[in-house]
Amino acid sequence: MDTLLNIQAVPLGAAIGGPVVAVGGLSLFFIKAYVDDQKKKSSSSGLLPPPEVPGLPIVGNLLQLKEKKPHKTFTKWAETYGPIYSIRTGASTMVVLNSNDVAKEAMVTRYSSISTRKLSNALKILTHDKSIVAMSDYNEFYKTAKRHLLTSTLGTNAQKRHRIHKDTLIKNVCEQFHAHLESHPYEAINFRKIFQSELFGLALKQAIGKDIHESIFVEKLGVTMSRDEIFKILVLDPMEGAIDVDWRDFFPNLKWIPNKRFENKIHQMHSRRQAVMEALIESQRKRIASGEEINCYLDHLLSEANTLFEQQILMLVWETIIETSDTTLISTEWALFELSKNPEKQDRLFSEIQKVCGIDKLTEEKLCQLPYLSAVFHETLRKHSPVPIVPLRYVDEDAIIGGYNIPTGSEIAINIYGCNQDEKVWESPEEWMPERFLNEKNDSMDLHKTMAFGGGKRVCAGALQAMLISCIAIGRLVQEFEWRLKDGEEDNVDTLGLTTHKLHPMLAIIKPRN
Ligand code: HEM
Repeated sequence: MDTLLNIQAVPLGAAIGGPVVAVGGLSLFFIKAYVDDQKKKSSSSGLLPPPEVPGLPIVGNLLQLKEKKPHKTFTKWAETYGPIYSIRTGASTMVVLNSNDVAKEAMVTRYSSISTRKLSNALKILTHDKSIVAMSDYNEFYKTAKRHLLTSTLGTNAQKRHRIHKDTLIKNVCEQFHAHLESHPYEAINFRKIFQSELFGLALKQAIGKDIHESIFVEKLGVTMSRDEIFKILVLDPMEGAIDVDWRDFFPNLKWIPNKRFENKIHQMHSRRQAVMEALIESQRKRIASGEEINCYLDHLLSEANTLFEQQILMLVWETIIETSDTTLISTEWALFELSKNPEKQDRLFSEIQKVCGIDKLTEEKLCQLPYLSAVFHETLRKHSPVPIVPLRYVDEDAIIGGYNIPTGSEIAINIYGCNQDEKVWESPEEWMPERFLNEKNDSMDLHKTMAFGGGKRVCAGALQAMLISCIAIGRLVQEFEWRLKDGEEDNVDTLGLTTHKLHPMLAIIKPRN
């Protein structure tokens, strides 16, 4: 998730400028709230609060976070203030964790004190008030939904049942690459365009049983929609909406002031997503009524999840579609980018695959014999952590993290990117060096060599699926083609959005291997 993970303090500068002026008359109120808050902090447990990053009155540190990559700013601040510090985002205090030790302490040892999600206004609407696994609090809904998700879709046995979809994905991707070479042998290929569409197909098959091959009539909107339009409504728009800033997120006491532009945009996204999901589910209900059952999440939920409401089922099915379609693309694209940029590492991977597979095509069974492939995957997750910041959580009761007192009501941001860039843990962290994962202690099937999938009770539920799809795709594409970046592509390393999408899709020149 992965896909809907949000930090509220994301792209703020411009968004906050207006409100600051508007709330001038209320500044005394905020200063009083701030002073009260400081008093509360120092009174509990005798321990000190974490160091504070100095900010401005009222807005706190919001203006320092305006460059839209809070994970990078947080990592920089850690150099001065240490692995744990606090900042102020408008009216709230946010504690930022930047090292493996304090992050693990929060995710594992102190989980029970910080298990409530803090959602932005956009995410509240887009998740139908926490009606998806990744954004729910730790409650009965969460436990029921997660059990269904693992049993039917993401657990080890479920992944074996869905194996055919992964095999089809990689076969289709390779065929399209070969077709590209035949028609345009010297032209760069846009990996993302092909892979993203196939990944969406896999997501649909796992979620509702079928890919979309023809346009679909969406009754509630009264229009017929193409597969591309549906992809936009189910995946791209909510990803964009999830980072939309409502300045009232930072000043909850002012929520009575309307923000119509924001509300209309997010509500429209929500209702279009709702209409499309209803149309997709309705057509699958007809399939089920005609006697055709398919091993997929929707069929499982409709027959087994008696305690869930229809709207909850709709949201859960949508959740797997968006989560499957996003982060796995990011890790695979960055891995191929790095391999294309580093020919000697690409050669090393190719030799390993040749040694293990010979002339056979690489398959899932062979993954445990390919430590260098596993190292490529984990090093990519480390350097380009697809979910750079874990979705915010609240501290429900006073907690101690890293030896500091963290008072009730604080928000916690776990900076995964920062943990994976920590110089005390990783030598030359800015370098992409799969070799760092090659030593006897490293089990090539261990999914948690870095903090990329989070940890503890809320560790990523899709880690196995992400690893299987990404490793097979990287391995097969290097087994069948030699990769190099199109001239001028090397410096295209900027990212975009909530997750760390490459801003510019990778363009590579590929050559078939003999
Ligand atoms: C490389 C790919 C991926 C990365 C790096 C990733 C990362 C993460 C992270 C950091 C979390 C948050 C953990 C927390 O809140 O403490 C998470 C949660 C989650 N992810 Fe992933 N994810 C990936 C792929 C996937 C895929 C393919 C799916 C499946 C459909 C998925 C489903 C989920 C779910 C359901 C949760 C919530 C788990 C819970 O709260 O119990 N993820 N992921």
